[in-house]
Amino acid sequence: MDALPGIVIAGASGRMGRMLIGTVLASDKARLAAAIQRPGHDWIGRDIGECLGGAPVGVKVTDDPLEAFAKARAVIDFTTPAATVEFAALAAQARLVHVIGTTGLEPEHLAKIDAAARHAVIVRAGNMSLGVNLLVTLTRKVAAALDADWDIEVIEAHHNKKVDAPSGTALMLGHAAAEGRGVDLDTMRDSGRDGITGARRPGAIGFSAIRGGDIVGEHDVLFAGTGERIVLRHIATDRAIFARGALKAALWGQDKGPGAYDMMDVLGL
Ligand SMILES: NC(=O)C1=CN([C@@H]2O[C@H](COP(=O)(O)OP(=O)(O)OC[C@H]3O[C@@H](n4cnc5c(N)ncnc54)[C@H](O)[C@@H]3O)[C@@H](O)[C@H]2O)C=CC1
Ligand SMILES: O=C(O)C1=N[C@H](C(=O)O)C[C@H](O)C1
Repeated sequence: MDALPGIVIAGASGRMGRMLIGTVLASDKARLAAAIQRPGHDWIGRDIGECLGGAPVGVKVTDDPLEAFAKARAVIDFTTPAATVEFAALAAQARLVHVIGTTGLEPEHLAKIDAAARHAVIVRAGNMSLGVNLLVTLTRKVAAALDADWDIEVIEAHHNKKVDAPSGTALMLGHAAAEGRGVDLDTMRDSGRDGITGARRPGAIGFSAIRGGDIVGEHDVLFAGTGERIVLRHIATDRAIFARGALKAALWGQDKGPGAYDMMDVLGL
């Protein structure tokens, strides 16, 4: 095996996939072992460097995860819930570190991912950036410091191609707020107000989602009190922040035992 750990990028043609390919190719700590795209995609069989408009890099895009995983030590996966569940089982069989950035995962997907984590390292986070993970810790602290009569709202904005809401990041922030306040998010969550909703439910944690243009990702946590407001904000302007975090997680996981980890573990927060 090569000295540098081989990394597979799943969903290579996606917004994040393209960014991840560039990040791994530019790294002196990892090598690109394979690039996976869904069956039927017109990049299959072509060199990934050429697909991205550059020079060939000697890695052909494949739709066969088993073939790809045999050559690697980690897979970085920003795809869809269905693909991620399939990759979790295969990566666990191959004992690869599986870094999951995919959002919109439902409880049935999470149960399968947890089962796979009994056999291999899985690092999963709705946001891989340092800034958002710091914001999560700040949100927990602020929520713990304030009385329950401060209303908490999570407001997020993303590009017009995003398919899930609230965003994975918004849910991370909502969970942190709920944890800080000592309540259960599933009980207190309030999303998608429309029509005659009645007054705000005391103690609710609200979510609002904006979709438009090419917004990379923006998140506010609003604490609204009587006569004052606190706003904690993160603005992503470049997807490189997520790709850097994902590669860091893939390398961090190399010497860890099987289990389900997140970016807080990777960043030591
Ligand atoms: N955790 C984080 O830091 C971040 C998470 N995300 C999440 O990552 C996911 C992907 O986001 P984007 O790149 O914007 O979406 P995208 O739609 O541009 O890319 C997804 C890619 O996955 C491919 N794909 C689907 N099924 C596949 C399969 N079975 N095998 C191989 N490839 C397959 C698609 O063809 C597409 O190329 C979303 O869930 C998004 O919310 C996005 C940015 C940061
Ligand atoms: O789909 C995206 O683009 C993003 N998804 C993640 C999320 O759902 O929070 C992370 C980031 O905000 C970009």
